[in-house]
Amino acid sequence: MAMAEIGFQQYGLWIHGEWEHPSHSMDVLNKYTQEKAATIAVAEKVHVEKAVEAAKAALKKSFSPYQRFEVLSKASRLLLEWRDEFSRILAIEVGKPIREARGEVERAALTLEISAEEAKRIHGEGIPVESAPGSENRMAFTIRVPVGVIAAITPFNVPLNLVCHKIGPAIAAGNSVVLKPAEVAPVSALMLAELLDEAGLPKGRFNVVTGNGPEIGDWLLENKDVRMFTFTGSPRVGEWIRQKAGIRKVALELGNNSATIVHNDCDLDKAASIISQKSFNNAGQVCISVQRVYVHKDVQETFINKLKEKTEVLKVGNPLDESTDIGPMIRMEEAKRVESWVQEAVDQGAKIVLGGHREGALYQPTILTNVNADMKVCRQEVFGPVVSIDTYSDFDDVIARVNDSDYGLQAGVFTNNLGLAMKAAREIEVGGVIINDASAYRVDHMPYGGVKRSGTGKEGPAYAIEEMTEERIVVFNV
Ligand SMILES: NC(=O)c1ccc[n+]([C@@H]2O[C@H](COP(=O)([O-])OP(=O)(O)OC[C@H]3O[C@@H](n4cnc5c(N)ncnc54)[C@H](O)[C@@H]3O)[C@@H](O)[C@H]2O)c1
Ligand SMILES: O=C[C@H](O)CS(=O)(=O)O
Repeated sequence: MAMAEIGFQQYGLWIHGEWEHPSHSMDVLNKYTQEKAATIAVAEKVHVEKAVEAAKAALKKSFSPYQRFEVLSKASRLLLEWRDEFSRILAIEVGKPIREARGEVERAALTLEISAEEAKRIHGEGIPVESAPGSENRMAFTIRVPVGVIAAITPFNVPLNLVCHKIGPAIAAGNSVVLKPAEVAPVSALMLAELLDEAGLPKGRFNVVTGNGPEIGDWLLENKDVRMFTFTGSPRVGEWIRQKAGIRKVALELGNNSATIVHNDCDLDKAASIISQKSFNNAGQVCISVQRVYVHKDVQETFINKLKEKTEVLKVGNPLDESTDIGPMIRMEEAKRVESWVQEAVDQGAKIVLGGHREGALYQPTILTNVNADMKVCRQEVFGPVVSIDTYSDFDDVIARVNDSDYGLQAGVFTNNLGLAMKAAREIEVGGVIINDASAYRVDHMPYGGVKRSGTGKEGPAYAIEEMTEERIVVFNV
């Protein structure tokens, strides 16, 4: 396939810079029409082994930091040139509204550009070993060396940018990658393989195997030539990878039931606008999507009315329509699951302020009040367009309630009180506290990753490069 022909079609496995076509395939659906949009290959064990071998062999050929910079920069430029094609594919295979899909492509190009820049900055430090008695004639410094072959496993919801967050830093740091993208939305990653090839990436540095997640996961985990696993997805699969990987490196970017506090001194209009967007982007299928809102009692009525006003105008429908704000969920069963969780919450006393309806895989943006912490819509990760609002009067108490979660990825706090903002920054147990914005704020060069069941390790190219390199000390006895 030449880049000029990209689009939906039959895809093979991308191994050593070539398409390989195994005997089995599976369909990728258009998430709005539920019609077949593309066909992908189902890898067998032999293909996964071949991909790892290709990745390992590629490490033996020189690929300097400056060459990595050039390839990743060119890939970033090419991605922007192909923005419309990639956006359309994301809208179809994920069901993400087209305007949001364009934003993802632009962010992915930026992630590659930042990774390119970081390729030139990888460095160690001088270590004053000569200060130890008996080491007067020695000198030492550290270097950072690539880990080797990295297996990257990625989720469906942001399938292009989250892949770039793995392969950008991995390539920048001199590693090779075998990627297993989500089987429900793999096409943008397969197209990216061709784009990187066109950008000049040496063969074998990036390989893509598609098919059954658990099977491919097992084969990668069994393969001792894989030196690191970088996984983004559900805590269930993340924990399983951590158990099976043994003493190899593992980076895990997992789920969250993100909280955002709305204090009585903040700009309520701004808070409601941001929360109405950041709860429902990508139909709420975003790991830092606002799921739990804690609003101060003094302003609850005004805030809830504003949030309702700003949310009821959101248009649910065909992701390819420029005016659509919320598309379908990834699968009908997921929309049905969300429907059942909302129904269960209502049975337990929650009140629906807005939404609560499903039509096929489309779920209306839904606002709940009268919730309690143990309802599934609060305690677990909804990963759907549902936000639950609870109230508080004491700031210490609300911090304790935000922290009463198995997760800890990011949290938002709307307040203009500097003291409370600093208290929140110190005491909320998450990887990122966002003041005067929602939990869902992210730019691609910031350190990003969670605590507790939200994972371990950081992404953001500079931070991922730390994870994807080993520190080696070099000591001279002179
Ligand atoms: N923290 C983050 O940065 C971040 C970003 C996006 C999504 N997520 C999380 O991802 C989840 C939703 O994504 P999903 O439904 O695609 O997640 P998922 O865990 O079902 O799947 C993720 C990937 O793992 C693969 N997989 C499934 N079983 C496997 C196994 N046994 N071994 C190896 N790989 C296996 C899948 O095929 C897919 O490629 C949510 O929990 C969300 O919060 C986290
Ligand atoms: O789903 C979680 C993503 O990491 C959020 S973002 O798309 O990177 O902002």
